[in-house]
Amino acid sequence: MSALFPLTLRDVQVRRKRKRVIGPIDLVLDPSGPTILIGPNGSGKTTLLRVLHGLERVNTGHVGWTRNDPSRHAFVFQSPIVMRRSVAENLAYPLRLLNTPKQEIKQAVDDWLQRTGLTAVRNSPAPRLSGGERQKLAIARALIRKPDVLFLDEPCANLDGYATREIEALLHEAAANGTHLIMATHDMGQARRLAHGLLFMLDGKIHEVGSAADLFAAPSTDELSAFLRGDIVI
Ligand SMILES: Nc1ncnc2c1ncn2[C@@H]1O[C@H](COP(=O)(O)OP(=O)(O)OP(=O)(O)O)[C@@H](O)[C@H]1O
Repeated sequence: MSALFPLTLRDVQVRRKRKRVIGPIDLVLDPSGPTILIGPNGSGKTTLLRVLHGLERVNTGHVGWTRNDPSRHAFVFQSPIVMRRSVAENLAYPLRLLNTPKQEIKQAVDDWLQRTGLTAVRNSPAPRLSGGERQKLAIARALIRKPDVLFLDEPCANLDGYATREIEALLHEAAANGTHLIMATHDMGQARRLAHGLLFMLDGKIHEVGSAADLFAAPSTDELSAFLRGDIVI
């Protein structure tokens, strides 16, 4: 168990232009596997991820990591952000920032190019990659510095089944290597494949939280049952 957890949220609220976006949220998160956020559009998943990563300011309440070290977090967005440099340069960049020795950078870059199947395009400008390749690059660039926590916001939205499967393989491997994944998805198949813990958000609040095995087998609220059936829940 990483020393960053448990993560405790007390009475967390975010308001924008007087509108309550999320909250109040009280939560203690001490994951032993990937935590997946599910919920309808606008229920607050992205905002909660941004709050946990420190990208979003809270209006009230407190977010308490057991050890607060944002440099050990990474975030992957729905639309992958890549630099206008080669694929290999994108991978090397975060390690250069950490003053990693050149030889180690080269080894890590070669390793991640191979793991992501991007070796053949190592010298191509990253913006020219396909959507799936770009997302794999964004995930590899986040994982290359071995973060303790990786937040992902719908990383496979707009990707086909093949690209999704490749990305899930990278995520399974990262989780097995000790990175805590906290990820929002609309894809219930993906949630079932990846989740160890499940957070169901509704109207800015955490409506249900528990082990994925328990909640998928026996949701305790009508709203989660309906959501898992594919009914419209607002
Ligand atoms: N900066 C902002 N200003 C005003 N309202 C905002 C802002 N950011 C988010 N919201 C609103 O907060 C609510 C929660 O949005 P959020 O993007 O967190 O939900 P979500 O569950 O991630 O949605 P989706 O599944 O569609 O991505 C929405 O009603 C959204 O319109």
